[in-house]
Amino acid sequence: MSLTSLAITDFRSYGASRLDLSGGPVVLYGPNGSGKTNLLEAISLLTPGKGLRGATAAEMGRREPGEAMGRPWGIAATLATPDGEIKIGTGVQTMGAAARRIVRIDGETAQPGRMLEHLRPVWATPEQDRLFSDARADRLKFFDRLVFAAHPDHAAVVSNYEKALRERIRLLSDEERRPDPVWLDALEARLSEAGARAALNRVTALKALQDGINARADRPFPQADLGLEGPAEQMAQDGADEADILSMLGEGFVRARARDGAAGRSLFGPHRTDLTALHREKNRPAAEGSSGEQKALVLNLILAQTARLAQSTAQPVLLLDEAPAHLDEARRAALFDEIEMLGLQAFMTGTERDLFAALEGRAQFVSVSPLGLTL
Ligand SMILES: Nc1ncnc2c1ncn2[C@@H]1O[C@H](COP(=O)(O)OP(=O)(O)OP(=O)(O)O)[C@@H](O)[C@H]1O
Repeated sequence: MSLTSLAITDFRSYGASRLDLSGGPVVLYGPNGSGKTNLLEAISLLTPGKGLRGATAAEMGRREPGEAMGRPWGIAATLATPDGEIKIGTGVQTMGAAARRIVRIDGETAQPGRMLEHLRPVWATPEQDRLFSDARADRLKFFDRLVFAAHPDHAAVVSNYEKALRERIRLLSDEERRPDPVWLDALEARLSEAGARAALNRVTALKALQDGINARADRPFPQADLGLEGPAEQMAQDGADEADILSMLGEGFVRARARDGAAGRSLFGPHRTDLTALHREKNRPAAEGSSGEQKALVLNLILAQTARLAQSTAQPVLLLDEAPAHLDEARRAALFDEIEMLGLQAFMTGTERDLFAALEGRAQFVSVSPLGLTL
């Protein structure tokens, strides 16, 4: 599978742009602010969620100076697959309060999750450099995205969980009315069910990811020993079955009601799980590493994930924003070789073409400038 074309309309800094792709690695080079990350963001929207910047649909619409609201936007991609050509599109048709993302596959409106049947974008961005020293919730979101690239049902599980969590806290924090006990029980049953499934998915994905990292001991990237801290994941790791995790969560939610209501937020449940990482060679928590070390650690994790997806039936597309600029030469060469070896369609950005000199003749170079995209 590879992306063979990408058409972007009124998205961020792009008016109407089209890129025809040869299927191999793509280097996007150009000055600061020219639209390189915007292009990666467009590709990252070809998977469920809010893309690599976590932005709202309204933020992403093109805004000319003086325009208060972004324009309706669209991204259309053509994929070459063993079963023939597939067209995937996403965008919003109206802006304002009614702005809603739409996904189309071969012209038919589809659930966003269906995009995962055709491609699985995985990305590394400069924001992830401090992943292990950032807020726990961001780290979990990052990890959950890795999980759902491997287990597509995980996206819906997490989204159901979060919806029920929001409804439950609304009920518990309502000072005017006592929560309807039947409704509260029903919500907590949904939460426990989705929470137990999420924990099991995470533990399975973590194990596979760790195996992937361990298999890469010969690469010049630091290795992480990963862990998940949370009672549901702990039970899953200890071999508990889904029903036991579900009942532990159910009891926990009931016990947490008064405290959650008073705090106005949910203090119990697998949304509070943390992803931990130890820098193996240094035997220190990843959070204590330099930003360069953290970056290399996260990149190795992303590469392990992508390599694993590439060996399965999933179709990874790797998006690397400014990654090569922060790597030393040995790591940069190893990164390029790996991308080529895995036959990955990787999109890489950098301000200078020179950074990618080793890829001349092996990748498609696209100059990104305020005037547009030039092959
Ligand atoms: N909704 C929008 N409408 C119009 N322009 C936008 C919108 N959102 C962002 N931009 C513009 O996009 C540009 C940033 O693009 P982008 O982040 O892709 O740059 P870049 O090439 O990755 O730069 P750098 O090398 O600095 O990371 C900025 O000039 C910004 O004003």
